[in-house]
Amino acid sequence: MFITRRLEFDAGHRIPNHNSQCKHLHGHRYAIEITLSGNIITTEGQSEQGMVMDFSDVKRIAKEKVVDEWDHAFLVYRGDHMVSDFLASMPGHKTVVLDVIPTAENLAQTAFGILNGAYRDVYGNNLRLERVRIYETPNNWADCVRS
Ligand SMILES: Nc1nc2c(c(=O)[nH]1)N=C([C@H](O)[C@H](O)COP(=O)(O)OP(=O)(O)OP(=O)(O)O)CN2
Ligand SMILES: [Zn+2]
Repeated sequence: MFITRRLEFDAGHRIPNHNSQCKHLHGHRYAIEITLSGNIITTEGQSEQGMVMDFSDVKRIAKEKVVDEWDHAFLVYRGDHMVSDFLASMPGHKTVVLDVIPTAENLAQTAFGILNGAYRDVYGNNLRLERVRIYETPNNWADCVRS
């Protein structure tokens, strides 16, 4: 069984070497979809009976580990020195420095890496993260799937 929880957040970024307008500082209303697989919990009387995981727990973990960290932040590539140095000069600015260029693909892969260990199989139902999908725009998205 697969379940998916969607959350949204706002963030700024740029693609420093892009040959068109994405090299400019700009932002997106991103969406992240977290897909988990597992067996349906059958334990009588348990709050999670009938679920793979309570959607509110999927949300809580995603917020704590990724969404609240990235929301209203500027996501900058560590090698984008002009922008990362500028942001570092702004006291208290919410900046997330990434080892990769903040494309949808790299954000999906980064989020997968963060979340993979965060969804734990506490009910013995083989719960695991299967996919992280990042929407950069409603028309553009990237999937990182378990290989
Ligand atoms: N494979 C990828 N290609 C591009 C990415 C990416 O992350 N992965 N990112 C960008 C830019 O960040 C850009 O912001 C994309 O948005 P936009 O230019 O608005 O995209 P479109 O014009 O194609 O969207 P519309 O829905 O047509 O407005 C570029 N490429
Ligand atoms: Zn963009």
